[in-house]
Amino acid sequence: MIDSSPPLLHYYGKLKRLPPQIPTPDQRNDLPDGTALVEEYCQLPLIDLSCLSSTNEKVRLGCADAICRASSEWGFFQVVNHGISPELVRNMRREQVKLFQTPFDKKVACGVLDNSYRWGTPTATCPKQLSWSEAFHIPISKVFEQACYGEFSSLREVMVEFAAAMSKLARLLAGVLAENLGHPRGVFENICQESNCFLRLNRYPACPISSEISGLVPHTDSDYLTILSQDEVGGLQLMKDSKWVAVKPNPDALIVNIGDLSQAWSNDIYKSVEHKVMANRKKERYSIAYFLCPSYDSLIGSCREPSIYRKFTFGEYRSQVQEDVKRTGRKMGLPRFLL
Ligand SMILES: C=C1C[C@]23C[C@@]1(O)CC[C@H]2[C@@]12CC[C@H](O)[C@@](C)(C(=O)O1)[C@H]2[C@@H]3C(=O)O
Ligand SMILES: O=C(O)CCC(=O)C(=O)O
Ligand SMILES: [Fe+2]
Repeated sequence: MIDSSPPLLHYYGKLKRLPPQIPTPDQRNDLPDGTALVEEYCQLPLIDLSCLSSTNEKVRLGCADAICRASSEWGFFQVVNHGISPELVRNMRREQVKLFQTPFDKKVACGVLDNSYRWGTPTATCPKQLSWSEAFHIPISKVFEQACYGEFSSLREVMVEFAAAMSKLARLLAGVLAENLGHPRGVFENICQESNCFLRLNRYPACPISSEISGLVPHTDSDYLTILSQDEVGGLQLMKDSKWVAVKPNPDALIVNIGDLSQAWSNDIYKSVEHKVMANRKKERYSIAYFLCPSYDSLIGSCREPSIYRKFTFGEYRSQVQEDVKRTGRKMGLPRFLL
């Protein structure tokens, strides 16, 4: 069996054994299926999006209100009846699995999908910065280009359809959030052109070493809004009232989370909340995230005065994040831009 998994203990450019403080197998307290035993599953707000198109105005307004309240109180919510067919999700997952099963050396070298392959955390300066995962972080502007797919010709059709469906949903939700703040629903149509957005395919290999290792280290998303499709394995946790709470997978739901740019633009009315993925000892996990992003020269202002943050462009924000990650090993994000 050719190993398609990356050697995820990339540490200062060479393989290193994790230091002893990572719990040994008998210190683990995870469930038989390898899922880490979590303190609690959170009851993430679950919103039926079909209500947004109800003929009953009270139902429509109630749904919009639930979206905005969850975006303020949780920074996260789940949506059902979102319009993305289970068949499309299944087809996208099938293609995603095929893609990641490519031998590791080939994923690194072949440059498929705009050379967007990433694995582990090359900038890690300590074990807690290790992300036991691999990803393709694909610009939507490249999703339509046949040349980006190489031998993965069947992936293109599904990816184009999936990205379009996620884009439509992201814009619908962003419009509701904008309208709630007194802006026209279409404001994000102009700010977040399709070509500026990203699709991130994630794979989290089973991690037999420990269930204490992060599949993806704690972070907030550097965008306006993220829509996440996850499989049934679980492992996503979000910060709520200063505690990590686990998100129970729901096959009918997509997860929506507010990004840093929405928090800045809404002057902290909407919250970009820290989240992470815990690795599973026995099972691999797949997820796909759609990031609603503006162009790099787009100025992120505040919809309310006095503004909490200084004005910055998305390009400035991304550069600051990458500089912080390179220098300190972790993303700082919005606190860097406080007035
Ligand atoms: C939205 C994103 C921010 C992030 C890249 C990503 O597309 C998804 C994961 C995020 C993360 C988490 C760990 C690190 O802090 C980080 C630098 C990374 O490599 O992946 C951030 C990325 C970022 O903020 O640029
Ligand atoms: O895989 C997940 O559940 C979360 C992924 C994530 O946070 C991201 O890609 O930004
Ligand atoms: Fe994220």
